[in-house]
Amino acid sequence: MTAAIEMRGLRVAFADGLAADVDLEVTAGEIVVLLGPSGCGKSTVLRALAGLLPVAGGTVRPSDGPAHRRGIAMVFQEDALLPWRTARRNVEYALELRGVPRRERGDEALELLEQVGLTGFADHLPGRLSGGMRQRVQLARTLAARPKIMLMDEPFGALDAQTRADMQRLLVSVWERHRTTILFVTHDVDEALLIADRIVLLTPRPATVDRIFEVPRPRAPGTRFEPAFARMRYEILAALGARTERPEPV
Ligand SMILES: Nc1ncnc2c1ncn2[C@@H]1O[C@H](COP(=O)(O)OP(=O)(O)OP(=O)(O)O)[C@@H](O)[C@H]1O
Repeated sequence: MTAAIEMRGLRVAFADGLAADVDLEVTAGEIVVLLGPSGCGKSTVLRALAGLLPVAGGTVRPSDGPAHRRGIAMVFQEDALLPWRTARRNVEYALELRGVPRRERGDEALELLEQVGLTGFADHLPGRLSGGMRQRVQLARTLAARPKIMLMDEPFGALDAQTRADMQRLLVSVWERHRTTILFVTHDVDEALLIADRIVLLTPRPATVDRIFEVPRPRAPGTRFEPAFARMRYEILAALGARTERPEPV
């Protein structure tokens, strides 16, 4: 198995001390979810990988150069759509940056918008779309860049429960088609269980790899009620709970 991402003793520090010290490999085509208590350093790890934060030590692969040249795309909770361009023209912009000839861009953009369930909304401006729809456009635009790796930082965190569940399912179906390697940050155990091949539980700050849970595929809608699955969910919640407990004041 080829590793698409390799972190060896990846250390990130801020003025007030070490924020992360991580050893982890992500296999090509895998979805790995980083899960951990609030403030443990999940986003820090992702941002260091994307080159948005300086690394204090260790090695990272792919290294060298800006993220897009390393085939890395970063997706945040806030969409980064151009508000004056329609959904289709936002996707076309990514195609243009990839060097797709002008005459092919329109059809490819429509095809990507169809894959994310936005047929019929191609000519809408982002301001006229709901939060979930904007995240769909964002996903289509990210896919248009054909990244090898997608780093996703709580991309569905601002969505209501139903839209969030729809987006989780959509992400898995899009991933089944493109097999992009995904490293995804969340603090939602159920979200992790739904999308991940492996869930990496991080310790409180500084973030280090605590435990890794393998989650078998395929997953039917009822899978989460199966005993093995429920047990894993319980174990993860228990581990998270134990990590976030504060000592009693004396
Ligand atoms: N630019 C920065 N300068 C200084 N400290 C920072 C900076 N960014 C993050 N931190 C600190 O580093 C720690 C890890 O933050 P990070 O945002 O990575 O956590 P997280 O696990 O993603 O949290 P959450 O789940 O709440 O989003 C926190 O203590 C945070 O306050």
